[in-house]
Amino acid sequence: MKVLVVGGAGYIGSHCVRQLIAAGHDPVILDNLAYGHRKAVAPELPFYDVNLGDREKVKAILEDEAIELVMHFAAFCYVGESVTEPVKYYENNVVATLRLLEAMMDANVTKFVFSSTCATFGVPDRLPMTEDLPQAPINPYGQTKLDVENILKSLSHAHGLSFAAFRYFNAAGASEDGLIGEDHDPETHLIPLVIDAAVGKRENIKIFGTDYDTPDGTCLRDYVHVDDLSRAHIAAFDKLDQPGAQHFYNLGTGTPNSVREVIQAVEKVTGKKVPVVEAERRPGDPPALYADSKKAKAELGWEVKFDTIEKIVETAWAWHSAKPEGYQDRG
Ligand SMILES: NC(=O)c1ccc[n+]([C@@H]2O[C@H](COP(=O)([O-])OP(=O)(O)OC[C@H]3O[C@@H](n4cnc5c(N)ncnc54)[C@H](O)[C@@H]3O)[C@@H](O)[C@H]2O)c1
Ligand SMILES: O=c1ccn([C@@H]2O[C@H](COP(=O)(O)OP(=O)(O)O[C@H]3O[C@H](CO)[C@@H](O)[C@H](O)[C@H]3O)[C@@H](O)[C@H]2O)c(=O)[nH]1
Repeated sequence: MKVLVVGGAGYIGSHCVRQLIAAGHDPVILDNLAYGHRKAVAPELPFYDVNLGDREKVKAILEDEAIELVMHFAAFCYVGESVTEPVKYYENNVVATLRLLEAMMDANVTKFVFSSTCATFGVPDRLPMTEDLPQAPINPYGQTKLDVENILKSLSHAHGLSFAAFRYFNAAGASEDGLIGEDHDPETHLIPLVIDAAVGKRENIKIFGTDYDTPDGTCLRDYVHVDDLSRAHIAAFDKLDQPGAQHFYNLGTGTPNSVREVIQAVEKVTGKKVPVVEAERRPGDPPALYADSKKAKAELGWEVKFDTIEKIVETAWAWHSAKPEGYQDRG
């Protein structure tokens, strides 16, 4: 299928681009490089440096490239910044997405795959987290993703849009060959930060909270490999043939790991000691978030290949070892 990958130069999108090619699809990339990297995408692939909120330009790309399906990975993703600068988040994550969806309707493209997040659930009242839990985000970032989920339902009903929305838990890891990986600036995600502390690029890793009601007192999260996430997306394409189809899936391994366990995994994989500082809780962190992904397994035949934190960290370490300074393509 000819697929427009919006946000395809970003962390998860660039991994999905490679998985699309491996599965025999034909990706076209749209990314304004606000955070992404041109070098994360093979130079020979069609690449449009365009804002996804530019309805006219996006419509022209959809028509010129004869796009059949749009995958939407682009968003601003810093939870803390979404609290202090909510307008920026609603503007880019919701308003621009509406323009993208309008461009799709203009061009008669009706299939859509969306990157949502477990942050749409807020603090869950049940674990592991199934799709039917109440959604009550506790920050504007999570709210913007829930807003888009609701917009998708309305467009599906009114205009026959077929979509799958995936609520990722903690995307992690890198391509197995070490060629692409996570390179955010600033980086806030735990695994790359712990690796930086292991190699001495950071003085230490701060553990945000050691007094949670969890087995070792630190937060539990569900780290899921980017290539596993990407494969679930591609497996959903067949579900979008029916006009107006609506699908929601929670994507995680189902196995929670604590912050301390992540640090231990990095020490084991790298063979280096990680300097640790025990710090205050980070505001807005729920104690435990992990997925029940039975629905994705049953309906999409989704299998997690990277089923331990060590396997995930090994790939992040391979990427770090190959490119210690990341893509080095910032202006
Ligand atoms: N990383 C995670 O753990 C995680 C968890 C849950 C959900 N998600 C969601 O997955 C998606 C991808 O996350 P990521 O970690 O790859 O983020 P990322 O920042 O690495 O990638 C996002 C890409 O979108 C591009 N972009 C942003 N706004 C744009 C615009 N207006 N026009 C064109 N391009 C634009 C950026 O340049 C970047 O390349 C996001 O929607 C995020 O909310 C991520
Ligand atoms: O220096 C650090 C960084 C993180 N943590 C902890 O590590 C865990 C994971 O944190 P992080 O990697 O920042 O991910 P989350 O805050 O869980 O958020 C990610 O995962 C969410 C889904 O769970 C997505 O919605 C977000 O976009 C994505 O950033 C949390 O308990 C943090 O408190 C630390 O202890 N020290």
